[in-house]
Amino acid sequence: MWRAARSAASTLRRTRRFSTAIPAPSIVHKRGADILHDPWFNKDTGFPMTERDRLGLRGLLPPRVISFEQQYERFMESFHSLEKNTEGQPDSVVSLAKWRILNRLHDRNETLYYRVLIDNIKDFAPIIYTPTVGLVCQNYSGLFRRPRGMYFSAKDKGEMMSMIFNWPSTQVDMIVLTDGSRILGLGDLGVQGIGIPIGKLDMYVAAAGINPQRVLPVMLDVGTNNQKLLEDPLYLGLRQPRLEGEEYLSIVDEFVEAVHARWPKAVVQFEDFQAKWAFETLDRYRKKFCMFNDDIQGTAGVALAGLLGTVRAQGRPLTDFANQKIVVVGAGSAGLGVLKMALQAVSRMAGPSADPHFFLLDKNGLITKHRKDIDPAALPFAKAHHEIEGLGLQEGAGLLEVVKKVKPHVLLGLSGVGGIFHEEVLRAMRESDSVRPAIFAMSNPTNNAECCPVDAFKLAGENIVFASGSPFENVDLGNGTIGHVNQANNMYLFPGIGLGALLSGARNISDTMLEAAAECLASYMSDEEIKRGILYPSINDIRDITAEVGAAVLRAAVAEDLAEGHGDVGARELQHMSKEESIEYVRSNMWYPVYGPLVHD
Ligand SMILES: NC(=O)c1ccc[n+]([C@@H]2O[C@H](COP(=O)([O-])OP(=O)(O)OC[C@H]3O[C@@H](n4cnc5c(N)ncnc54)[C@H](O)[C@@H]3O)[C@@H](O)[C@H]2O)c1
Ligand SMILES: O=C(O)C[C@H](O)C(=O)O
Ligand SMILES: [Mg+2]
Repeated sequence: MWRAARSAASTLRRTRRFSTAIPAPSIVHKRGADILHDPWFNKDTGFPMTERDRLGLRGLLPPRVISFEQQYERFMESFHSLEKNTEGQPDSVVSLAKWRILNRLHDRNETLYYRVLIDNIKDFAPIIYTPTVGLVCQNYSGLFRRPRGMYFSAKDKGEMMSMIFNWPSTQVDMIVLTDGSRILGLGDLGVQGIGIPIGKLDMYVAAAGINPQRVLPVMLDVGTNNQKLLEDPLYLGLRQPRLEGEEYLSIVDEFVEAVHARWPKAVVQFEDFQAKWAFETLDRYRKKFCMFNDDIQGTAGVALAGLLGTVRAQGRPLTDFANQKIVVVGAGSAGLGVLKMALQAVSRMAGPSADPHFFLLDKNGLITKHRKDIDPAALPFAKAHHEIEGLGLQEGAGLLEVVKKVKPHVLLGLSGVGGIFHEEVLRAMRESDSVRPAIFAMSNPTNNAECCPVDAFKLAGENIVFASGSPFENVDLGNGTIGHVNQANNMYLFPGIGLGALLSGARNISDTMLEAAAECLASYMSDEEIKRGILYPSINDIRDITAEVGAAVLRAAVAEDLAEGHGDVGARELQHMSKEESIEYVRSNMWYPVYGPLVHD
């Protein structure tokens, strides 16, 4: 016992000593204006006199040195006055103005930017991430001032191996990659979709403490099928229809090879690819290197954690999940990802012969085995005739009919169609067989949500559990009661999945690692919170939940023998970490924004 404790303590000391967190730079090779124009080193008016003297900054700045705290206050004051000055203006104008002020800070002073982001994550996530990031993508060509990330286009075929060395950082840990073909629920936005990898990586820095010098947002521009963009003279992407088939895959292959030639251990997150390429690329690469598809796998884990929470909210044991009737609207990358993971969970609980009560609809209604040209990925969830004849349902049945006849415990939308849970559908949820029906309107951004929470609580009943993909305010139900709005967004998992994979040095990201992430999120909430309909932690706690998820993913990688270690911490040391030590190891590797000294004493 004593020996075990002592060995655990010494492992912890070793992990602390071998912490691979990169401290703020202690030396800089640049001088003068080059430092001021480098957002990583820039401290604006915060450079102390010694640094001004020794780095050739004297005379390039006003004489007074302003502290980090004062700079912070000054930025927040400007932000609040912008809020005041834009009061009453249309939401899109206000949101873009807020995005611009944050983006300017991002371009100028990364340390201050990430500190204000981390400290004000609840207010700023909706600007740099969903939903405003969607608006930014829609307007990207007009908003463009400075590039961020890398752009590989179909015209770069044969050049990518050398292009990758144009990226200035020597080390890259996290890459978020899109081809812009399905940006949130906004469709094909071509090169303008780069806003999504940028926003996701901002969340990586804020939530997972990934060092911002080691992230790389990437756009693979293979053309666009968005006619409006093709005709827009200001459009910044390739003006050609999207590549298809082998031509398309050869571009992705070339990029992936180039990345791994330079940074073999970088984790790659595929994001917002249209369903066919989302599934195909996941299949193609997931056993070959450390990658995952956030829309399929990250979303699935967040949804599963929420669904398990709804079982607890009904006062039922978790194993009752196998009996829940779940209607999923949307059979794309996200909807199918959720059902696949839910099926695995049911099989774990009730054995492989379990018969889950899932109903899947797409734009042509209820999917049954009679569907012509059925997507093979949807087949395991397609209903057989005998399963639905008793309910009076058939192939292609509409949403309202399905809800009325099935009386589901959960209605979950990942269709990208705003308002599809209309009044009658929501009213029909009153007849649900659950004492606490759940409505998940997970599509993004805000206007694409299947319904808004005010309507859901009003029409489906005040006892529901509600979640949406984009943020909404809680609903005041009167008499001091609050209808809690959960944000069922993959942001609760992807930072921890990426961080855990990175710090374990996982060869690839297995289903077990993803299940560990989902289970960790599911068990994070207390019974008392769950009873109040609160399924996910506050976004203010996102660093904490990400550390836990990251450690759970790391431990799963170790248990499966996929962990090769990271930096100075080898596979053997990872194997000897207790749960607490793994959490401490993950935490101690999170980057935190402070001004580091730029010259030696
Ligand atoms: N909350 C989250 O974390 C999260 C994660 C991933 C995706 N999403 C959102 O989910 C939505 C879908 O994403 P995806 O990647 O699955 O897209 P997708 O294009 O792959 O799939 C969309 C699916 O919706 C179906 N659909 C379209 N119109 C419909 C209708 N009227 N009725 C029923 N089904 C209909 C389509 O047939 C298709 O099966 C997007 O809005 C996206 O923003 C949210
Ligand atoms: O980006 C988000 O907010 C979640 C998700 O990845 C989506 O595609 O909608
Ligand atoms: Mg996405």
